Formats: sequence, structure tokens, C-alpha cells
Amino acid sequence: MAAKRFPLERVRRLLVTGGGTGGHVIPAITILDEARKRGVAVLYAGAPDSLEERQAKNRSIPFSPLKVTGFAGKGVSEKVRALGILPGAIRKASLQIRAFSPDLLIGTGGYVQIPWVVSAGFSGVPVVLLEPNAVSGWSNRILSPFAQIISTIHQDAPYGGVPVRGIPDVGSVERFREPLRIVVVGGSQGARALNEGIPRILSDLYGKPGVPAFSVVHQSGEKWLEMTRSAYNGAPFEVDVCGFLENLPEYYRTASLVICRSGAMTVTEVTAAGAPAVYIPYPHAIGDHQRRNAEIIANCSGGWIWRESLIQESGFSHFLINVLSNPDLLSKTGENARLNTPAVMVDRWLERLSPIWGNLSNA
Ligand SMILES: CC(=O)N[C@H]1[C@@H](OP(=O)(O)OP(=O)(O)OC[C@H]2O[C@@H](n3ccc(=O)[nH]c3=O)[C@H](O)[C@@H]2O)O[C@H](CO)[C@@H](O)[C@@H]1O
Repeated sequence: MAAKRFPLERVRRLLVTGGGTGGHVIPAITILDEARKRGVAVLYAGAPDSLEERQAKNRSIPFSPLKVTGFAGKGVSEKVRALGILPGAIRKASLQIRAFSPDLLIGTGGYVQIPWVVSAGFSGVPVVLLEPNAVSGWSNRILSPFAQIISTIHQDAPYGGVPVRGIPDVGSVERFREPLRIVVVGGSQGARALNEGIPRILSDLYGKPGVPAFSVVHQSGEKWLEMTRSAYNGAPFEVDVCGFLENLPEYYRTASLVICRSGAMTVTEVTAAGAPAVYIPYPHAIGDHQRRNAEIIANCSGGWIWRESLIQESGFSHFLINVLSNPDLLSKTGENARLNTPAVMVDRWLERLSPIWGNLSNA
């Protein structure tokens, strides 16, 4: 079969930058994999000894490490140190950009992208920034003057949507047959509050009148793995606790209920899979962006939001009993989520950029 045309056909050399957390790394890898499949020369730029470097190495994607420090939420002295590193980092990024000579740079977020986006902007390389959150992150906000396109989560915006590797086929999935499958996900680093709270809550409600039998998969983050495993000791149901799960969308595809944080990619993948979910936003996220991510879906009746500080109260257990015993409600909620997902197949997302890219390269 003939290879599909690369949507940005004038792009022969693509530089992607962005990292720090899974929410920035996963879309970067998705875009890089797709471009490489189309015969485009790629380079991934991020921090040394990081999740992005490990993911690039696992896939043999050429990686350019550059040390930068974050500013947001830091004290004054750390901010000054971060600013001090920046000019040198911008110089190094400029040299790398000159050597690699990309036709396009795509930034997927995080402070690691700053020197690359600034250098690309000054070198006349077109820049696309992806913002997968409902509220713009600080690095995207300060970098926006360097970008030709800022891609947002809004499907109806000209360059909107969040690129994913696949939209799960859920046609034949029987989500609500007993035992139900509950998937608990804390995000790329895990979530302490979910690891500490959810095992006891689920253990207590198992076997309550009206609650169907269920099994649990719990992604804890590597750091909390042992603690979370012991929190499930003696649980009356089948449970699998993992630090990191390689193919989370596959778990969402068959989940009866997901209990999770509301990081941008988590919301994108859960909704793309049509999974009903209880979102428990990280309360200290900058600008409360996790709450805003979840609100977009909850406002379409595609999920529920619970405040972290309330999950230990009896109201949360009653809520879980109510939804678990109501397959119609679960099913309708999952369907609403799927209809309102920000997820777009990565090739389609790249195609959406084509018109402006065509104009730029003719300019
Ligand atoms: C605490 C915090 O500030 N978190 C931020 C971080 O979250 P975080 O890094 O947790 O990001 P997301 O929830 O957006 O995405 C996690 C990504 O990692 C993948 N994954 C995760 C766990 C695992 O075991 N296996 C796996 O593959 C998921 O499939 C997903 O693609 O970046 C997001 C994107 O800007 C933000 O919205 C979040 O607020």
C-alpha cells in the first residue's frame, strides 16, 4: 500500500520541543512518530535526564538535550537563576537550529520549549504551539508572539483539537458487564491523594447493596507504587497496581468507570475512548487549569468533578454507589464524553495546519 502523503508536504525537517510531564511528552512523541512514518527528518529537543529523553531513546528518535529551569510557582532566587540560564540556552538552541535547519517547529508545552521557540522565532522558522489545556500554560503565553499558530482544545477553532495516536474503536465493547472495570489514574507522576484515598473507599463500598462486582486497575506513579499496593492489602476484589502503564488508552477503551486527575491528555484520552469518568482535579495546578479541563467535559454531562478535599467524605462513596449501580447513566455519560472529546487523530491534526503552512512557505 502506498504511504499516505504527509499532511504538511513541504515539511522535510521537523523539530519538536516540549516536555517535563507526560501531558507534554506524549503529544510530542505522537507527532514525531507520525512525521517519521512519513519520511520527515525529525529532532526532539527537551531537558537532559528527563521523561522526554527516555521516551525518545526508547523509540530511537534523535534527541537534543538542553538544560533549562522553570519559573512558574518558584521563589524569587530560583526565578533569577532560571532567567540567568536562559541566554546561554537560547544561544545553544540557535546553534542546534542552524545545524538541523528545520522547516517547522512544533512546541507541545513546558518550560523546556522556551529557548527553542525563541531561537526558531528569531531564525525565521515557523512555530506552532499546542495548548492541550483549557487555560493557556505560562510558557505558551509568553511564547505566543513567536508563534504563527496556537492550536487549542476547541475542535471548532481553525487549528483546534489535541493530537492522539488513535481513537479507540469502542463499537463492540461491553463496558457494563459484571465484573465492572474501574481504572484509577493519577497522571504521569501519580497522585498521592488518589493513592491514599481510593483504595479504602473502593474496599468499603465493595459488596454494598446494589453495587455490582468490580475489579480495579490503579496507576499510582512509580514513587507511590509500594504504598498504594499496601493500601489495597486485603481488598475483596481483584486489583492490579502499576507505577506506569504503557498503553492507557487501551484501559480506557474497556473501563466501566475511570477515576482520575484531569491533566489535559488524560481528559483527551478518556473522552476519546468514551469512558465515563470522575475527575478529581489537582488542586494546586497553576490557574486551576485541571478544574477547567474537567469542567468542559462535565458541562456536557460527559463526566463528574469531585474536589480532592471531599473524597474522604461519605458523600463521595454514596455518589460512587449511585453511578456504579446505574449502567444507563454510565453509558450516557461515556457517550457524551466521546461526542465532546478534544481528541483528533494526529494526521488529521497535522492536516489542519496545512493551509497556513502552505501560505507561510509561499510567502
Ligand atoms: C500536576 C500537573 O501539573 N499536571 C499537569 C501535567 O499532567 P500529566 O503529565 O499527568 O499529564 P496528562 O494527564 O495531560 O497526560 C498524561 C499522559 O501520560 C500518559 N501516561 C500517564 C500515566 C501512565 O502510567 N502511562 C502513560 O502513558 C497518558 O496516557 C497521557 O498521555 O501536564 C498536563 C498537560 O499540560 C496538565 O494538564 C497537568 O495539569
